[in-house]
Amino acid sequence: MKTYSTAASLRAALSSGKRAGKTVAFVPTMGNLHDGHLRLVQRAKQHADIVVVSIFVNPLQFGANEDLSSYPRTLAADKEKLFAAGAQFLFLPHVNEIYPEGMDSHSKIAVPELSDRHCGASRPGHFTGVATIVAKLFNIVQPDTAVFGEKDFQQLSVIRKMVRDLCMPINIVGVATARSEDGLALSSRNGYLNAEQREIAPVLHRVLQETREAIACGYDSYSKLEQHAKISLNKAGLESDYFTICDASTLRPVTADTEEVVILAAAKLGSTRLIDNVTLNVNPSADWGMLATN
Ligand SMILES: Nc1ncnc2c1ncn2[C@@H]1O[C@H](COP(=O)(O)OP(=O)(O)OP(=O)(O)O)[C@@H](O)[C@H]1O
Ligand SMILES: CC(C)(CO)[C@@H](O)C(=O)[O-]
Ligand code: BAL
Repeated sequence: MKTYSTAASLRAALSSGKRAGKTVAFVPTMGNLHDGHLRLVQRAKQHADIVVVSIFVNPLQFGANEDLSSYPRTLAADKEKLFAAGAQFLFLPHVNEIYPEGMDSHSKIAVPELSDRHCGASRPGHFTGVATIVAKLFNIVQPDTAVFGEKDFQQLSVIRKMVRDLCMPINIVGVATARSEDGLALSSRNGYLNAEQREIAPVLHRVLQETREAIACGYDSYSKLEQHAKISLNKAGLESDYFTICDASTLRPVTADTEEVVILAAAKLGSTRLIDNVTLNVNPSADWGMLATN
């Protein structure tokens, strides 16, 4: 696996393969890699001849009081995992390579409306930071395919919309959330949890599943389900940020036309913010009726 820290050197390294007709799949990350990330790499390998992974903790997507400085940086272990997983190229830019004139004057990509709800309401500017870095990385790597996790469901929706709106010629692939045996979604931020918090954390997924089951059984008072779920989370010691039942394609309230529901949740355990989601197919034309999809 070869590592590059400048856009020019990575592009030059990729150019001969591209000229030879090889396809490129790209997996952007912020490092501290776990099995969820490695599944993205495995999926990327199925889609292209060359897999490029980036590790960049993007300051533009962090709020002033967030964990930019404490975000786990584990480069040596990350490199070993990527090599073992079969990634051929690692892009590891310094912040000055990405924002040479600073972040304030840097051009931004905004995906309005979709970015303002749910996580975006709690983290103002976050998705503009994500869309901007992802667009820039796309321009540097120029992949055929890019792979993202469904754990960050709203992020995936924002990226799909950006790609559609701006006619970016990139196939976006979403990968199901990798979980621990107790259901907790793998996340770099799980490392912030102490032993007691780690015991409580799987409640987030459990409450999501219970809500999904209630919907699958035909319970359609969604606001009551949301309220009940928040109470359950708070009772377990999680501080609910939002818990919302939405149309998976719009991230707006469910309508009669909704084919897939997503239940999105964010909650704090101490100072650690966890997110998770589950989906449910409610397409009445499907022969098998309602089907849990994750
Ligand atoms: N459990 C998971 N299953 C599948 N994909 C995941 C999982 N966790 C993260 N990803 C995906 O990996 C990519 C990089 O995410 P990132 O580096 O932020 O990891 P993370 O573990 O989500 O960290 P964070 O704690 O910052 O949310 C994103 O596309 C994200 O959706
Ligand atoms: C997509 C991403 C790498 C952009 O910084 C980040 O938001 C992440 O790791 O999910
Ligand atoms: N995986 C999402 C990146 C973030 O929380 O900033």
